[in-house]
Amino acid sequence: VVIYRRHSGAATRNPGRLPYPPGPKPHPLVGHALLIPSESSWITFLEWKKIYGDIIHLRALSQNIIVLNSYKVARDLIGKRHIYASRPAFPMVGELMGWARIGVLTPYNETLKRYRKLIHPMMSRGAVKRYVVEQRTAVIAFLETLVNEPHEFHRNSRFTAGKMIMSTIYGIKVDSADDEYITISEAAMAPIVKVVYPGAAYVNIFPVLKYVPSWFPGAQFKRNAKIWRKLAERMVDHPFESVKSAMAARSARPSFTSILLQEENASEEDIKWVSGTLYAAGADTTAAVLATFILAMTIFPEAQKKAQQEIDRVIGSNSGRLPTLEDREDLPYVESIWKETLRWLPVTPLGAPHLVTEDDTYGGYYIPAQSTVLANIWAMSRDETTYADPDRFWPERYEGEKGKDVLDPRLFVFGFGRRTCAGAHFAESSLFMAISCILATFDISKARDEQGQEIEPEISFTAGLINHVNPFKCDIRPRSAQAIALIRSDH
Ligand code: HEM
Repeated sequence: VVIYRRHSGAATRNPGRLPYPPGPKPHPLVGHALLIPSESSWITFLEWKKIYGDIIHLRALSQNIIVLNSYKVARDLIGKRHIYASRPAFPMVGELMGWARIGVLTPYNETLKRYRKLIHPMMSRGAVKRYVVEQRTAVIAFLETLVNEPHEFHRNSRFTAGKMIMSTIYGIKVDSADDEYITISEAAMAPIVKVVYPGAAYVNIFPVLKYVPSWFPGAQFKRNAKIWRKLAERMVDHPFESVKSAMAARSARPSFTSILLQEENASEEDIKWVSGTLYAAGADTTAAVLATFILAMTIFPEAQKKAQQEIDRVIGSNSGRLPTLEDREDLPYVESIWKETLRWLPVTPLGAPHLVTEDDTYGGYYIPAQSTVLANIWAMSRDETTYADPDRFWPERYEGEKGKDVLDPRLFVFGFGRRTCAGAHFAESSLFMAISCILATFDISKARDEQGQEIEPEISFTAGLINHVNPFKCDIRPRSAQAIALIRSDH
């Protein structure tokens, strides 16, 4: 009866009586709530694509969920129709854990518009040039760690990303992975990225659970949320207060935050949360891409060799310098490696959830207002009609005449429409720089066991909003004594 009412209610707004997009058979009471996996749901959605197609409808109790499994559909809907620009409520992360003010999760409202107005002029293609020196400092420091403690590359890639974002966004220098700024942020981010999606926490599907008192048996999620909320607030407050104190003492280094505080007529609260947003959205994604790149180089040595030959040819192995962003146009193969890194194992496989705010129709289907809309970036990266043999890391797919027709993964890995990644240009410059400098100075290969056998790294993830590859073993060695000297002189 309940279901019948829901449908008949919707039908009044659905005059053409169009069907919902297809999907698995729902449970009569809870819909698909128990079918949506709590982890790596993008892989299940890709499986369902084979049965139901590029657009799927799911229902978790009264919440409609639309999964978009192809680039075309995501571009047509989220990319082109402004009614898809909002975000759903996030009962666990937003409401219980206090992250609603982080821009990535904010609905498309006046606050979000103010946030984006502050971010855009500081993160446009031209504006990110102001961060290049800080980005390079962090990249070179990362190379130094690869010389000194290559087996710690996983931990150091996280540290490098945190250091880079901390110095560009707040002008704060951090020298060790144990620095409080880094440890607090990591502790605050770790649970967030796990519990954003509908199936990842029961309270996301059954929002009424948020009213259960913390002491109630089984309400561990509420007790956790309380602790995590404090961490999130510290992550956002602590560096912001440091910038303000440094500015008062006239010792602040120029940064995203100090410039906004000086130049913009915006409230401190907005600047604080915008800065926190960039840290939250930028540090983990950057670290995840770095680790993915190293994994790709470990498993696919031919691509690495070819890129090194290109760098040696263009820059010269005896030129006494490392690649810079000015070399980018002359390094097309390294560019293809960069694109392939983003596509091979996308670090944000479901992007960030969108909300459609009005009823809509597409391809003969009805999409009800207030549906959560998920762009399955993972499925786009696995589309065999575009990317032959998608599990293979194969930069050559973008080369030559044929390569021109291959979809540039940057058109989907950064999301769609008005909520497209606000840090895409920042990521482009920092990560291209990192990738080209690593290729110029290191050989990465499979580690060997005690019998001298190569260890094949397992490809597995800490699946969440941001998909990190799990730590794996590899062998990282400087290409020459000269490479080490180059890193140290640049440092
Ligand atoms: C390669 C690295 C990165 C990838 C793959 C990535 C991907 C994404 C994706 C998929 C979204 C959601 C887009 C949507 O809703 O459709 C997003 C949002 C966002 N990203 Fe990134 N990102 C990366 C790096 C960064 C960096 C370095 C920063 C900041 C310095 C950043 C800042 C943001 C912000 C602020 C948003 C929220 C935009 C909004 O909701 O309006 N990202 N990113």
